[in-house]
Order: sequence, then structure tokens, then C-alpha cells
Amino acid sequence: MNKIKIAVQKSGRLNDDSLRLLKDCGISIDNGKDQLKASSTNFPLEVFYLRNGDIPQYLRDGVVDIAILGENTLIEKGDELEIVERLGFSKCRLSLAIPKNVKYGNVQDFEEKRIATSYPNTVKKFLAEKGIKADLHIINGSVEIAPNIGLADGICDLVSSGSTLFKNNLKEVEVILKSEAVLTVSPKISGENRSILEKLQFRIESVLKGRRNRYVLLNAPNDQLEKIIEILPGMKSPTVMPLADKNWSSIHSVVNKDEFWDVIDELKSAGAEGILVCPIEKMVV
Ligand SMILES: Nc1ncnc2c1ncn2[C@@H]1O[C@H](COP(=O)(O)OP(=O)(O)OP(=O)(O)O)[C@@H](O)[C@H]1O
Ligand SMILES: O=P(O)(O)OC[C@H]1O[C@H](OP(=O)(O)OP(=O)(O)O)[C@H](O)[C@@H]1O
Ligand SMILES: [Mg+2]
Repeated sequence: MNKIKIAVQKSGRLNDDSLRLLKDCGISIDNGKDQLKASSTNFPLEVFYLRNGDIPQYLRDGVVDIAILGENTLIEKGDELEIVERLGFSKCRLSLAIPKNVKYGNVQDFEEKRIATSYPNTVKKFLAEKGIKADLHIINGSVEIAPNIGLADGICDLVSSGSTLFKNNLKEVEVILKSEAVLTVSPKISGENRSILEKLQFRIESVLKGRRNRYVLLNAPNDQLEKIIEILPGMKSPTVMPLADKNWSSIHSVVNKDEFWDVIDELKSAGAEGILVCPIEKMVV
């Protein structure tokens, strides 16, 4: 049987969440430790464990059909490759930073300066758009140390909590791009594998929608029902069921997790009681 080939980071920050996503999609992978290639036992898919930096070229060559990759790597090394899903994990930004004690006016301050980075193409493009000429030093890791050892005046690297910058006495001065894990596709994917990809995307979207929402159950006095239904629109409209006490009803609905606490406050002021909140495994709409 034909199988779609997916590239996943071999080890590092994307590995766990990528494999968890496949698992949540109901895809079991027969994973011998240290194997670089593994097959799913219940979905037409083969997993290739690769270094992130190599994946764009494998996609271009059609060695793999799809990949889970940080958007930052794609922009740096495979700008032309198509993104089919944004996956919502490994969120970070690519930023310029300088020593804390150096005054900063604006981006023109980087003119003629030395910048250490592992993202030369992205930085070059950014600087060219601003009309700035700088001297790039390409290093593959521990970029934040460069200003402290006199190798550069500033750096351009990934930031999420900001603690690596802080520990190295640096401050973030410009955000070049925001990134998250994405599902990307090879231009050489066959028609047959496109259909497998569509099936996979359907599963991924159901999982991601589930992750973004919570199932809410609550009790409310009947004279407050209308008000509460307005607060809780639900997927179509909320489910309302009578309780043994004829003056009360139980209401079930779905709430976006980012709006959740605001909604709960509104529900409480509208008279809701016994509010239960449950995770949603999958959501098909
Ligand atoms: N601090 C961070 N917070 C959130 N996401 C991050 C962070 N650092 C990196 N990432 C994301 O995870 C991806 C993988 O980073 P990681 O450091 O594991 O691998 P890498 O060194 O870029 O690649 P390789 O697999 O070639 O060694 C990055 O491309 C980025 O999208
Ligand atoms: O803002 P923070 O939360 O501190 O995260 C930023 C750091 O995380 C990444 O490095 P990583 O830990 O992946 O190490 P690496 O250099 O070995 O890739 C990135 O290159 C930064 O150094
Ligand atoms: Mg890293």
C-alpha cells in the first residue's frame, strides 16, 4: 500500500509535540528506539526522523512528502514551500538583541555593526528591506554568548521566555518574525499522497480545535436561561436539559479556552452554578 512520508525532528524542541500530535490523531507508530525511519501500524504513513535544518531540502527533492517544522526554519531555508497547517506549538520569535547597557534608538543603529546569527538569510532580507548594511557572523548555536566574547555587537536568535537573553545580559530590540510549528508539503507530492494528506489534515484540525476549546456544563435557574444562552453560543446552540428541580436546567456548551475565564465570570454573575469544565479530545464541526 502507498504511504505518505512525513519528516519529524529527530531530537530537540519539536520532537515530543510532533509525535504527540500524530498520536492524538490516532496514528500509532511502531517505534524502535534509535530508528531513523518508522511505520504507522494503522495509517498509511512513514515517519523519517531528521535534523530540522535538512528537512527543507528533503521536501524540495521529494524525499519526504510532508514535514513538521518550525516556521522560522522554513523561512530561512525553504521560503517557497507551502504551509498547510499552523500547529499551535513551539511558539517563539526571531529577534535582534544587543547588550543591556548599550543605548538603542532604532533599527538603523545596526548599520555597520557585527551581528551573530544562525539565520543569515532571514536577517539579510530584513536588513536589506530597511536599507541597512551589517556584518553577519554565522554561528550554529549558543549565539547569545557572541557579544560577551567580543565576537559581535548584537545577535539575532530565537526568543520565547527571554531568559537566555536575560542570563547573557542582552535586551531584545526588534522582532523580525513570529514562528510556530507548521505542517509543510513537498512540491513533488503525488496525487495519491495528497489524498492521504487531506485525511491527515482532517484529523489534525479536529485535534487542534479540541485543544483550543473546553466543554462546559453548568446549572442555571430557568429565569436566567436566555441571558446565559447569550453568553454561551456553543457550536450550534447550547444544549439545555431539565433538572429534577423544575425551576432549574443544565446547560452544555463549548467555550474557546482563551476566552474561558471571562466567560466564567459572566456566567457566574448571570446566576450559573455548579460549573464543570472538561477537556475536548477531538472536535469535528
Ligand atoms: N526557546 C524556544 N521556544 C519555543 N520554540 C523554540 C525555541 N527554540 C527553538 N524553538 C523552535 O523549535 C525548533 C527546533 O529547535 P531546536 O533547537 O530543537 O533544533 P535546531 O537546533 O533548530 O535544529 P536541528 O534539528 O537541526 O538540530 C526551532 O526551529 C523553533 O521553531
Ligand atoms: O527565550 P528562551 O525561552 O530562553 O529561549 C531561547 C533559546 O532557546 C533556543 O535555544 P535552545 O534551548 O533550543 O538551544 P540550542 O542553542 O542548543 O538550540 C534559542 O536558540 C535560544 O537560545
Ligand atoms: Mg535550539
